[in-house]
Amino acid sequence: MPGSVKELLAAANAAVTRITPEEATTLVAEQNALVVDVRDAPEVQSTGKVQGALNVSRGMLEFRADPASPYHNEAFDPNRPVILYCASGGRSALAGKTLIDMGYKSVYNLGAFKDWVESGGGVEP
Ligand SMILES: O=S(=O)([O-])[S-]
Repeated sequence: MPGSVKELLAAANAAVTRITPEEATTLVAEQNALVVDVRDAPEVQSTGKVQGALNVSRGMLEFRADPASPYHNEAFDPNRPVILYCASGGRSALAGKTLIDMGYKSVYNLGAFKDWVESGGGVEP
């Protein structure tokens, strides 16, 4: 059983498929994938977020993602593909593993927000 953050990340990265900005764009266009920014609000405020992304800090993810939770966000559906990203790809990997453990069928890690920006992806406040 993993214990250190290194082991947790290795398990998460093995479970959650890593995708490129181009692949993310295709998943949104063709499969209506939900893009989730799991950074904390102050980070999002200082950089903006991926166009169309929902900001759900990692601390609230389970509550927003579980349809049985009073805090559920209706954008989350276990059958809808979900693409996660954060500052460097660590939190999004761990968050992705959590969604898989919660029964989400298609979960992807876009990795670092800056990679999206450098690829020319759209950004909004
Ligand atoms: O969690 S992180 O990769 O953004 S530091």
